[in-house]
Amino acid sequence: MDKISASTNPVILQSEGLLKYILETSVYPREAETLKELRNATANHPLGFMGTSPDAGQLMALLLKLLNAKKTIEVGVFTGYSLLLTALSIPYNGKITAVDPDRKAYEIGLPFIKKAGVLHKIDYIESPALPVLDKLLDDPANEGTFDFAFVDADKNNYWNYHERLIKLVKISGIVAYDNTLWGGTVALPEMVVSETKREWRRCTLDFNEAISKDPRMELAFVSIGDGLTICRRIC
Ligand SMILES: C[S@@+](CC[C@H](N)C(=O)[O-])C[C@H]1O[C@@H](n2cnc3c(N)ncnc32)[C@H](O)[C@@H]1O
Ligand SMILES: O=c1cc(-c2ccc(O)cc2)oc2c(O)c(O)ccc12
Repeated sequence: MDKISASTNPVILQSEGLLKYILETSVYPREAETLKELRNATANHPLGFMGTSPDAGQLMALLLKLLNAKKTIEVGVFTGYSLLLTALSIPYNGKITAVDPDRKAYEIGLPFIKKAGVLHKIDYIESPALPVLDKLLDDPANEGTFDFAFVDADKNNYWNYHERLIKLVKISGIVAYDNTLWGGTVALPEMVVSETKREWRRCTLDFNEAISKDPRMELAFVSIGDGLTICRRIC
């Protein structure tokens, strides 16, 4: 029986029952077995709440297939839930550049990635993402070549990632940002937000405002999971 974990955030929906209904009706029954196993293997990790929520993951998988994405990049892998669902959603010859400094967390998910038969699609880079993105941009041949990018990492760098990813994704390509509702705190007065969440709430507010004014993208701010902002490069 699937359990609702803290990685799926009932704050956004304001109803644990509604989230449970969505997950049990349409998400868990269609979730690949290896993804379910990876999610369960992550559940006991002290930071298990950080995994991408399965309902947001389902939307990402749909987007990847609608785009016919072949070349993608992921910033923030953790144990690999979003990485495995991406790998399962792109074709056999698709490629994912996956960047995260925490290789130990990646190794928790690795057996399930191998079991799913998709390891050959993944180029895992153990590193903070900014130097990796800058290195990619050192070669102009990489510009405009990615179909899809997913960012789920240090929230203070989202705008830095955006400035780089907008050059790396092709026109009509997608960049999706996780946690743009930051547990619902973006709509709360700062004084009622716990100290631990305040700094990244401020980063998220700044990012949300900046991206909403970016003329290079169309976007949808989707209240799924912890908030998913989906941007499509238009020029
Ligand atoms: C929320 S977790 C990612 C969850 C993942 N998408 C999933 O589905 O399980 C955030 C990850 O960002 C990584 N991270 C933190 N700083 C980073 C950086 N500068 N560059 C890349 N990844 C970073 C952390 O190591 C952590 O694994
Ligand atoms: O509570 C968190 C914290 C993070 C987080 C912490 C440190 C980093 O360098 C990156 C990310 O990410 C989270 C997340 O993605 C989520 O969905 C829920 C909670 C948190």
